[in-house]
Amino acid sequence: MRYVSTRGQAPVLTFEEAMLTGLARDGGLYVPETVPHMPARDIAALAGLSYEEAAFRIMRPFVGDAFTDAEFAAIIERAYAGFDHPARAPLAQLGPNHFLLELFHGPTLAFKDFAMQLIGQLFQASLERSGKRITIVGATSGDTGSAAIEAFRGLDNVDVFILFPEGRVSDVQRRQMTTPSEDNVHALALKGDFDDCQARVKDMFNDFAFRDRVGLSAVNSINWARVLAQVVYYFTSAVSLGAPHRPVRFTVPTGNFGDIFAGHIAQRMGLPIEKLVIATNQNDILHRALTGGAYETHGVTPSISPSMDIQVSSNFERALFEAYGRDGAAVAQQMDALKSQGGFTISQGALQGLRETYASGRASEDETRATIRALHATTGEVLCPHSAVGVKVAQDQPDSAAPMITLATAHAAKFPDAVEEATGLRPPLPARMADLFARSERMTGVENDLAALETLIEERRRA
Ligand SMILES: Cc1ncc(COP(=O)(O)O)c(C=O)c1O
Ligand SMILES: N[C@@H](CCOP(=O)(O)O)C(=O)O
Repeated sequence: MRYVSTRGQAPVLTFEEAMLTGLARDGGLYVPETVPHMPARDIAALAGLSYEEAAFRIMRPFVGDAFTDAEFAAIIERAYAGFDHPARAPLAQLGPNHFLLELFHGPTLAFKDFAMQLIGQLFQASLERSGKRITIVGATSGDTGSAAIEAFRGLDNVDVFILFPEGRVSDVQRRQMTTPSEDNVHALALKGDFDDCQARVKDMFNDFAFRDRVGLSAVNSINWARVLAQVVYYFTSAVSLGAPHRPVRFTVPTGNFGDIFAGHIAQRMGLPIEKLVIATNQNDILHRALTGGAYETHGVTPSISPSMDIQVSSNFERALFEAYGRDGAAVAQQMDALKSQGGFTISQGALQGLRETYASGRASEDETRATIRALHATTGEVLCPHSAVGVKVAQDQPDSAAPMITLATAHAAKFPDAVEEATGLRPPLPARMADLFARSERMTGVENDLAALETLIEERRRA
């Protein structure tokens, strides 16, 4: 299995190389050269397997010979051992044809744990073999950062630096990042928004001298392995509702587009997905792009679903690469326009292709609160604001016989203020993190300045 860049100019890599490399050296994102097909009988055979067994069968073809079967199976077992729910990703029923895929039973209470716990294990296995050291620099709007810190804290051969937008993550999210005491972990509060954090991380990858000096690696969905891990729960949930004999639909609360792109990969592998619905909050660039054809950044507006406060949606580049028939030069041109002019127009052909796969919708702040309130009153389910954006957009979709599965991407307890405002109920943290607000915090305030950030990272990382 080989991996190519969405901009067509970077070296072709193996799975392990792509995982450790992060951003391609032409600024693009790695994707598999071909997507392996899973025949209907193999999809049907996933029914009744444990999450770990299904994960092995679904991901194995992407990994090539990087790990033996036994190594890869053991990595998967370790990755999901710390989840609170035996099913890992259970389904709850919200209505006659509407289901909620609960992705918040991992160690940091968000869907990011599914991928981060896996890549934590993959990185460790690979680094133990090579004896290399790496420096991870990640950008977060709240959940990726805590999941990454949880997966990599205390490792001797890894230093982790997480940039988060100062004052724009919830108190729980911030404390999950600032309370770990291990000296390989650094939480950096940046004066700016998530787009600034992500742009600085990509700038660091494009500074080859810095990148090579510190052994830079990515844990954002820049990293293909992050996307791959998220393909699994599309299969497990769809199969439990009758796939491959019955098609399904998914609505995905979307920001950086990694999660929903994983759904597209599942579809390309052969899972019968009728539609993938992009659900956005008021930062609705993806909804505007899909409905109007213009991808234009308007600046990030803080919302009650802060993890989706994103305008430069990194993985949309992977979707464009597919929509443009894998034309790396066309993608590079659009990404240059995004950087220099703040936007671009999607060609009619590409837009049509995107609309065949994706639909979209937007939920306002009031609609999000009303959805949390209504769902709690009618079903007892307490949604986080991101999941509520998904449920609202799913409810707005045209009728179909195919069941709708909405992804619940975080636990309500990560956003207690928004949930309390909507329901009057303050969701408690699980017992294992009940003392989160008693722990002392450690973070560094930083300017949105590439040179200053690189200096800080070089000074703090353990050589
Ligand atoms: C809770 C939550 N929901 C939804 C999203 C959006 O996911 P993606 O960036 O993969 O589109 C994020 C962040 O990425 C998140 O943290
Ligand atoms: N919402 C994310 C943003 C980063 O997304 P990623 O999938 O690229 O890591 C977060 O919580 O940080």
